[in-house]
Amino acid sequence: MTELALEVRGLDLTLDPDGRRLHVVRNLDLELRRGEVLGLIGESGSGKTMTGMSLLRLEPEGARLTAEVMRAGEADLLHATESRLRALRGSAVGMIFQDPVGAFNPAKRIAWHAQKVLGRRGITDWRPAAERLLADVDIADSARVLGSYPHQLSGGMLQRALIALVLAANPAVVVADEPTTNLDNIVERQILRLFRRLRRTENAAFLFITHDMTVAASLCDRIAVMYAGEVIEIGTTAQLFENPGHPYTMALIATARALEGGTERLPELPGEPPSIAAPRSGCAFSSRCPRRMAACTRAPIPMIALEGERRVRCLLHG
Ligand SMILES: Nc1ncnc2c1ncn2[C@@H]1O[C@H](COP(=O)(O)OP(=O)(O)OP(=O)(O)O)[C@@H](O)[C@H]1O
Repeated sequence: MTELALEVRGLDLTLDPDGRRLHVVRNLDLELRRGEVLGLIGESGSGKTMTGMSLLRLEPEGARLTAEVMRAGEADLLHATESRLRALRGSAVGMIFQDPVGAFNPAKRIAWHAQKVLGRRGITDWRPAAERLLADVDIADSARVLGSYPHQLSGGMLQRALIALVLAANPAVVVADEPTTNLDNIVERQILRLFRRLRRTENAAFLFITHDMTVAASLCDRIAVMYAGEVIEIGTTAQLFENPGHPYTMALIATARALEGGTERLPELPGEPPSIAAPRSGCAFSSRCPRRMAACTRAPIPMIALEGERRVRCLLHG
């Protein structure tokens, strides 16, 4: 069995809505080990969701996706046919969305969904297995939940049920895209606690997409920071927080600290949000960067290796 749960090298995704070429994911490399949680963080429009959708090969129609390697466990996501991809969605890569409602058939009870997922794994005596799955996500009254239609459950309960069903398929990778954004604070904390526990007990690796640095810090082993379609820094959570290497990461952390400290006026990044229109030269953050140098806009900035597995796309380091 491959050591890596996820290996992505050189992922590029371009869209062409009404003739404007948008380069939404650029030369992206990601590796995840089993049992690891990698946070993918960045502001709105930085390409986080498109990265997650690419891993499921659910890129928008008309999109152009290229990569050198895209594997989840043993599965080759890059060269799979559409029918193979349909089988791999869920079984190799699972997805937990911001809004769990869309993941369920509204006309069917939770039991129907559980039976379907477990049936695919050849489990015919599905009820005891479904009850165990729900217990694993801290649902005590499994009989009630299994007998409910999706609209009869609260957002938090439905998100738990979705997490249970996604994990039931035993995927190598779970992409969780802002899974707590629509939940109130108490339920959000409960779900984050659940993720922290599941990562120790499950075989899967998690790609946890969030725009919230504090949430990422509380859950993730490593964090990848995205800006305008590129990963601009990646490292362990401790490395990023104690010694951020990219001025954009520094700004994100300053904002997170200010929020934690109850500051009312947040430090604001000067300048316009980035453009993802292709082509561009140099660092997309340079127009807002307090440490900009002449070389920053001349040519694409390479990923620079720092200590351990830390990488930074910034000329301050090379
Ligand atoms: N179907 C589409 N057609 C055209 N552009 C799209 C489409 N889907 C996404 N985009 C663009 O791709 C870019 C990346 O979007 P993406 O949803 O991945 O960002 P994000 O980082 O997940 O943001 P958010 O935190 O707001 O979800 C955005 O500029 C978005 O407008």
